Amino acid sequence: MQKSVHIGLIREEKHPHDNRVAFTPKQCQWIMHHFPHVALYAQPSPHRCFKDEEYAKAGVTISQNLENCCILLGIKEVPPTFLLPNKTYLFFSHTKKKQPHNRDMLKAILEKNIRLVDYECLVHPDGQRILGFGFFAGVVGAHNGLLAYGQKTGLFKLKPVHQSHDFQELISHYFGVKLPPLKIVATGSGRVAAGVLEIMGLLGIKYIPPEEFLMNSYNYPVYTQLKAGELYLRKDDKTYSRADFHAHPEQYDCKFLPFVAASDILMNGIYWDKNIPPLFSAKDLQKDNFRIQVIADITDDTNGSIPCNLGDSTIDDPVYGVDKQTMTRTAPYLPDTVDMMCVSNLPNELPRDASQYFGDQLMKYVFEDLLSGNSEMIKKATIAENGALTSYFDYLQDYIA
Ligand SMILES: NC(=O)c1ccc[n+]([C@@H]2O[C@H](COP(=O)([O-])OP(=O)(O)OC[C@H]3O[C@@H](n4cnc5c(N)ncnc54)[C@H](O)[C@@H]3O)[C@@H](O)[C@H]2O)c1
Repeated sequence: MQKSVHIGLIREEKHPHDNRVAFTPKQCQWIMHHFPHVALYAQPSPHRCFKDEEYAKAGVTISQNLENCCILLGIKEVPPTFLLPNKTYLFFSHTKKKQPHNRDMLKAILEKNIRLVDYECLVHPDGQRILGFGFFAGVVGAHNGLLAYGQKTGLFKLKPVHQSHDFQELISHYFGVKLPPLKIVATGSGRVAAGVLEIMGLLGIKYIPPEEFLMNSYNYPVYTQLKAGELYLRKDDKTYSRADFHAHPEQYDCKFLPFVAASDILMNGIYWDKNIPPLFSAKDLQKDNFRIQVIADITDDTNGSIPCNLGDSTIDDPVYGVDKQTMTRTAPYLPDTVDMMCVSNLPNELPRDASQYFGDQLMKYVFEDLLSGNSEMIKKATIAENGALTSYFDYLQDYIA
């Protein structure tokens, strides 16, 4: 007889409340069917994108008290007062870069003898992250970029994504949408870029290779995609190697500039850190040939790869203008603005689908390792255990001291 395992889906307590969840009701049902020794519980929540009744209908026990669960699954950081001692927790802790606002939480985790496994640290053997919400960030970001361009030009209208119940309903609104000739440049090749390309496909926007995109005009909507290898070249020998770029990004030049004069919309999904050159400069923005009217900065680093990202916008008010001459924030859609979509929580606009996608990856690549109790992958993502930091996260000692 296998020992029974009780797993709880916690209510998100961080403000503003996140509406996503680690497993959907259907996924919970599937798990309990295929792993009869596993029982799933959910704390009731008014904020979650799936109703308590949907979980109850799927056979999940709704319970305020999760004391009987050994594993607790959340999404965002858990405020210290809500942490239950002696449990295994999985969520995005945002502690591995010593984020100051989560220090007290990590201290509480150690004091309460909690095992913390951080989703962000779960990686495949080649180092690629297993879990993330990037795909639906790309989907929503691309839609929002087009919506903003339609508003700016008055040429077409799209509904905000969060007015659709789910992705399926969003797609149904695309029937009959006719886009004018426009040129979109998308950057990146990760999950975000995959989501952007999904929207390009659904709206029938045609892919054009970068060199042709730069030279030609088209009387139908087109896009091109620039991966890191097409964007960055080594200053000395004009080559690109992924490993070398990741190790020495400051040795590379960015080749994006010609695209500012050939594109109407930029959808930015490229990874960025402070040593990687930006796509263009504030000076380039002032030039007459700067054609881009809307930037969906899905990567969304303030003053990061996009110098006119002047801070986050919100799901309710997703677009602001930036005056191209003064680089100041204005109302959107003015004649001399570039209009910026810089929402940092895009997947929350499609939480049911984003949760399902996340739960699928969690189920496929993590769940059995979690149950096994002896997995290298889980060990490497375990930040705290037995009241101490694990050897992989020893470097956080001064952060919690
Ligand atoms: N706005 C939002 O709501 C939202 C949501 C999710 C992700 N994001 C952001 O979008 C960006 C892309 O996310 P993603 O999910 O596509 O990521 P991903 O992990 O799927 O892909 C990232 C890409 O960046 C490359 N990369 C990874 N580490 C690198 C390094 N050190 N130097 C250079 N390149 C590196 C990888 O090779 C990969 O091609 C990230 O900055 C992420 O934080 C934003």
